[in-house]
Amino acid sequence: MKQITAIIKPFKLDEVRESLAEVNVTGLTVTEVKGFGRQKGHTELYRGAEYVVDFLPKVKVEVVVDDSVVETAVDAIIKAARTGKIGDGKIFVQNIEQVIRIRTGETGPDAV
Ligand SMILES: Nc1ncnc2c1ncn2[C@@H]1O[C@H](COP(=O)(O)OP(=O)(O)OP(=O)(O)O)[C@@H](O)[C@H]1O
Repeated sequence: MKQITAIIKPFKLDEVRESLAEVNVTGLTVTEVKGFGRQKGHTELYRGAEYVVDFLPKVKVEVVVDDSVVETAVDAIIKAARTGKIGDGKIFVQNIEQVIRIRTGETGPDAV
């Protein structure tokens, strides 16, 4: 199993959620975060206002999936989150040791 962490533009959240649902991702976690990438000194538009790149509001989407689904899920996120402008975000993929579904006691890929 892998955890896909995507840092995206906040206004892209709905599209990313829909795009992941289309490839049968059944759960995800969303957190409002702030951050910056490589484009320091450039400006980025956020809700019509131009920010000098400092800490910009972003949304972090975390989704844990079976290894066989990683590529499809990553593609779905990219398709939905990409504008082609700076600050589109980044995707990190990490190994997940174990998943336990609390209600049923299922573990591993059955639990995601
Ligand atoms: N190396 C990193 N480690 C942790 N978080 C990062 C890293 N790079 C980017 N992020 C997070 O991802 C967000 C979006 O990154 P951003 O798209 O600005 O990266 P970039 O490298 O500048 O890409 P771009 O060329 O598209 O602007 C940042 O605001 C930050 O929260």
